[in-house]
Amino acid sequence: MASQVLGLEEETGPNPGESELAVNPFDGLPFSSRYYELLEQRRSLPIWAARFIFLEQLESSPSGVVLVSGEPGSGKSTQIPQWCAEFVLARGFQKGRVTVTQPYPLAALSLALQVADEMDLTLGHEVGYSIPQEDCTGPDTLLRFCWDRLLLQEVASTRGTGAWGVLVLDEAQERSVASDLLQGLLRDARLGNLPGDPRVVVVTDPALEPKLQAFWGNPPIVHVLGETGRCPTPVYRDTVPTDRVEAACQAVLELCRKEAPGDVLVYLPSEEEISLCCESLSRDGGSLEDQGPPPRVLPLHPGCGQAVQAVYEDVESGARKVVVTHWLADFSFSLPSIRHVIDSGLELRSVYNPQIRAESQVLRPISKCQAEARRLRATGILPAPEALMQALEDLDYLAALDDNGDLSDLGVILSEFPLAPDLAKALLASCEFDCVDEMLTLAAMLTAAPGFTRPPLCAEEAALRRALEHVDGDHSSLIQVYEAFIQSGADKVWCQARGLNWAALCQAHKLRGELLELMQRIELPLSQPAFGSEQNRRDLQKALVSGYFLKVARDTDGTGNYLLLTHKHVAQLSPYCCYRSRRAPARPPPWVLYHSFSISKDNCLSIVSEIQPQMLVELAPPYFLSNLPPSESRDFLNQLREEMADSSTGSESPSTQELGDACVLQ
Ligand SMILES: Nc1ncnc2c1ncn2[C@@H]1O[C@H](COP(=O)(O)OP(=O)(O)OP(=O)(O)O)[C@@H](O)[C@H]1O
Repeated sequence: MASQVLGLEEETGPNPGESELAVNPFDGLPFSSRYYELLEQRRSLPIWAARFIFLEQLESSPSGVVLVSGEPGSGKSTQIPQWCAEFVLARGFQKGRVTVTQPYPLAALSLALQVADEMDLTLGHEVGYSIPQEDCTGPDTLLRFCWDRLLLQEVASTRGTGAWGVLVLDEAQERSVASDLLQGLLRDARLGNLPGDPRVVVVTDPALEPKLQAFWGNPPIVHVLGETGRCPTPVYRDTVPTDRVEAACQAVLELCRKEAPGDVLVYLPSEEEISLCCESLSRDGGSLEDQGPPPRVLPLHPGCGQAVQAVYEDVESGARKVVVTHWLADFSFSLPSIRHVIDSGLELRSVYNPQIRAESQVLRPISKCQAEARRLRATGILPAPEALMQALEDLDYLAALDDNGDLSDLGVILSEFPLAPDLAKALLASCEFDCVDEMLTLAAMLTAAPGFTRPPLCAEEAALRRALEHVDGDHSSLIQVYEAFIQSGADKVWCQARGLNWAALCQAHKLRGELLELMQRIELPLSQPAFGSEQNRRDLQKALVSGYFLKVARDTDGTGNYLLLTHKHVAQLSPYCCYRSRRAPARPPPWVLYHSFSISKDNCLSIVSEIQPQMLVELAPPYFLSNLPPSESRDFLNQLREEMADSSTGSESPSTQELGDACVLQ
């Protein structure tokens, strides 16, 4: 028996009646009554029957790899990590601890909370999590839930396979790039050749089992049987109001009025619509008094932080739960109480468009298959080879690659940052242009709280929002919002009055701290705050252009139609852009740099700031400008480059000095 092989008890803790003094082997403290309560629930999960066979396979797998395949909700994500913890405990922690990857940070956080509770251990001590805004682990952490991209980054950074005895790659069917890469690296490294006899557990939905089985060369497989009859019932409609949020709200209220029992899951494409839907349902829920307590409306998206656990909690009043979510719930959240699914049939996804060289928010209909997968939560996409080539080209423009196509020294430093390469480059450039303090804030805001979360609801809110706008553009506005937030003492009410997402701003604060720590660790030079000064304004623009020269657009005729420089694509400024909400000047800025481009929302450029073309010529690599597709703007820039080179020949003008500065990072 596996338990004998491992020297483990039949179960980590016996039933309460069997031994009142049973202690938790992980912290040496007696088990609480909650532990036993949860143990009862765990024992009823379909996966429980596979516990012994799993431990046996983990012990004896010749390749060190075990594949676990089972239906959503069968208990894989919550139970397998605990059994792996028992495995490393039985080995006396001599051969490393347990790391579990998740494709979404919020899922890693949520699982850590749940598993710590189930194991009767303290979060942040024995059980922890690592996600971009937070590292909640300590020296005693034996079981760590980690966003897969962070683990990949650790692996790349240490140039090893990492410090773990058992690695669980959960939700492999999601085919996240990081998870696929980790599997590729581990297979090539051959576990048997690695010190410490490490184990890898790959957990997947049955749909991907055959592929993974072939990929790993027929490892032992643990099959978990699913429960039948637990699938929610989707409600499809042909004719709905054009306003999706209104349509979803109406459908929820109708269900409540009909008193159809069970919780409701609503899918809307964007976080903005999720927030609006939740607000509207909370407002209108009062009209359902005759039908018992008003429903408990819960948003579920990456901005929710630890509040996400509310989707699993029972509502004391017995009220119905209405969980409003998007793609996040397709894969990572098993909500067994759901009986009704209201699906808008659309999703808003960040998609890298290699033609436009931009990460775009694309609103697209989901397929019938995908709608089915929303119930069974099993899909995956792979990046197209074309997109990979473009990504390499962009890394090359950012000077992150050397002549052999490997990471350059600069590329190695960029890869240390949990940021997109353009943003990491801008942050690194800020060391050179003495504006690290401001750029740190901006990097954190662009990552955790990009832009305002929703349009202002009333004139008062709009006026308070406008007061936070900065004359230099959206980037400086973000810095201003952050500084005002900190001055308010991170006040929730202050945020609510302005329609700002308090949780996202708190995350930005944490992330800023993490980035600062990282910069100090790798001994990058820091600079004093100088936001608002003329010099700082120019420095900040230079740092931004150094990273974002690939995302520049030009309005050639003052109509507000911007031509992307890297592609003949026309886009407009987003309605929330500060240049659009201003009464004057009427003419939009001719040259702008943008953070993101969304095809879905009327071709909108979001987070936009004006730049001067001279700066672009100074800071973008010359071969990037030469490689631009033919356009009036390309000719203009190349002519400007020649003029600037001529005028600086032989003279020590400020622009020669600046040109010299720019070359350091190129
Ligand atoms: N973070 C959490 N907090 C509270 N309960 C949870 C949490 N995650 C899962 N559960 C509950 O634990 C049970 C088992 O879910 P689990 O996620 O382990 O299944 P799974 O087989 O991994 O499903 P999936 O493939 O969807 O992740 C379910 O009843 C689920 O509702």
